[in-house]
Amino acid sequence: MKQGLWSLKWDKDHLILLDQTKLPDEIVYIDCYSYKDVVSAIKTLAVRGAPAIGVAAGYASVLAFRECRAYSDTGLTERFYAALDELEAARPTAVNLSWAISEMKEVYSHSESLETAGAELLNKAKDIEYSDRDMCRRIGSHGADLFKGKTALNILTHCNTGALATAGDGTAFSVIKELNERGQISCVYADETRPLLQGSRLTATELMANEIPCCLITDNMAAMLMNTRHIDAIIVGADRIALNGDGANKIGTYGLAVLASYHHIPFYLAAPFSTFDTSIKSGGEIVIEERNPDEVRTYKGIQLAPKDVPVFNPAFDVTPNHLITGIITEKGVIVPPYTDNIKRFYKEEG
Ligand SMILES: CSC[C@@H](O)[C@@H](O)C(=O)COP(=O)(O)O
Repeated sequence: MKQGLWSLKWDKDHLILLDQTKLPDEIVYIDCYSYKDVVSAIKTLAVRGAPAIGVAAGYASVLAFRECRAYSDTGLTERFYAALDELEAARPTAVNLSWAISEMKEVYSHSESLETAGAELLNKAKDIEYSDRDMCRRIGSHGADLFKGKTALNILTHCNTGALATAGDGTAFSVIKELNERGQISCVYADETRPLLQGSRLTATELMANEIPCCLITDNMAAMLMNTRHIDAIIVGADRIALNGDGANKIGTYGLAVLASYHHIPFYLAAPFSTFDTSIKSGGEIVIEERNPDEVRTYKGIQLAPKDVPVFNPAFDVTPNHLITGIITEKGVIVPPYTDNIKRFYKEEG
């Protein structure tokens, strides 16, 4: 098990999730014995962050198989696949969810027998978790290499991309952590990330826990920050990256990219290949999740706006490829022209 903060853990026969909606005030764990517990945890954002959702979906598939099998072997495949469809529909934007489910389907469809399928599915779920950890480590190292020879770096990040969003040290956060370990960080600025405050509740907690020098800002301070203090780079995660390099990430990311371009600040996405969706040519094809308006009108039961005021609450936005300096992956950093270079990475690296 990972030391320090962790998002999820398989324990013999069930999945334990850290309920991230309660952070930083309370540490509460959710014991998931049914795949439906995981569906609900994904919907409420108890487990969140594209890679962590993918890993949770792997283990939820194991639970679904066991539940379907306990019911009857007759019609098992239909019921199992219906459960997987329900899991996949829990959140639409992060492709890691459907990626993990298709990996699990692949294992099930090639399993030797119903007797062995359960163990094979569990092995695959563990494999997804362990390789996510390894990918985080490699993203950290490739990302940090971009800043060789530079010291006293000021980095701005958005949302949460750390241990809470993955099975390892994170994506963008892993780069930040590695840079700090190399002694190159002066300050990491974290956007609070309205409306659900993943930046202030989660990233600030992770930065402090890792003793990384940091400073929290509200989202509307980013432009002023870039104008008045030296920012070396903006590094954020991603939920789905199209073949042309357009990337969906937490709402507010596109705004940061526009500001970065105006202020001539390098803007990087950091994500594993499980976040790429090469079936779509551009970001225009990415389905953007719209969430409950009360997430904007209220916070923890406190009314912040008139009860019935109309609200627009997209959870993500898409940053066009021309605003992205590079995409930091576990296989290296991809730079423009993205379509050609992403295809090349797939071909060369397998
Ligand atoms: C390594 S996490 C990358 C993204 O998933 C992250 O930046 C993000 O947008 C998370 O959104 P969330 O709605 O909290 O799941």
